[in-house]
Amino acid sequence: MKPLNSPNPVHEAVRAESLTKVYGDGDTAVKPLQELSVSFPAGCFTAVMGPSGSGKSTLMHVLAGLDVPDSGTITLATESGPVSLAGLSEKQLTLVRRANIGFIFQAYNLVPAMTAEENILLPTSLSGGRNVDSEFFDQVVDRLGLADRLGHRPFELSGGQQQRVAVARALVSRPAVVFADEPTGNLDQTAGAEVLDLLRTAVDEFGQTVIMVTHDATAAAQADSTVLLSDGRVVETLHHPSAPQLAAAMLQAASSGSAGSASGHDRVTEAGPQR
Ligand SMILES: Nc1ncnc2c1ncn2[C@@H]1O[C@H](COP(=O)(O)OP(=O)(O)OP(=O)(O)O)[C@@H](O)[C@H]1O
Repeated sequence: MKPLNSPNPVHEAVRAESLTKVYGDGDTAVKPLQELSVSFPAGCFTAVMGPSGSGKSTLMHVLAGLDVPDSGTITLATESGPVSLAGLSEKQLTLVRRANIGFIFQAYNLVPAMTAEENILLPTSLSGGRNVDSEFFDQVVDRLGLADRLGHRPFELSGGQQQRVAVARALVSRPAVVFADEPTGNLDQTAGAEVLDLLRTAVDEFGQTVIMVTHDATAAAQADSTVLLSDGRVVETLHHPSAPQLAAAMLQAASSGSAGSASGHDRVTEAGPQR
């Protein structure tokens, strides 16, 4: 894992430049990422929104080193300096991910044979058991209402409880960057609010960077900024938008499609501090 020679601006946690991803070829080719460039500031909560199929999940997987772009670069700020994911071997990438990244998957991705507690502690046990802060573990588990479910295996948990186990798993080792793909999608309003609250706390109290895909404008309004995707590109970045402003921006992105991103430059909207 070799730090880049070019200095990365201090306050950037993740930077992507000209990312392209293509599935298939010819007439059936799908391009979920089209020369997409984006930067996520460190210690901030950023939401990613966009119409279905606009490339949100693909972007998250590629940024987290779980999938590889066809072209473009991703730079991750680590304790030892900025690291370009493209320059890493599979083994180095795994180590960088374990040390720096937490991921909350849309489909939970829990290990069926393991209890909730074992699932939550899996990333830390894979790294040799380091960074297990039992007080923080208890705090996260309590906040997510999982204290009496720790001995259960995933099939004994509801979908919402499984999602909360996945959230706890991503947070307990306190990675610098947490990617969350629709973390509240399967939760009721109360459980969803707890998860958002915990992600907000991760940013405000623990200085982590959270990048969250959501379809829910109210959830996105909890974030500091929202990056809006359309057709595999960033079309707008809204700072401190309200839920109605986000809902309106989403409608516009859905109706304008690729026309909104034709210039290749995204708009930046400062919508004021209301949430
Ligand atoms: N492994 C794959 N093979 C082929 N096509 C894929 C694959 N993964 C994603 N796609 C396609 O890439 C496009 C973007 O998918 P992606 O899941 O990134 O979108 P999304 O914005 O997250 O959508 P949603 O909001 O519906 O979850 C879609 O057209 C999808 O069908």
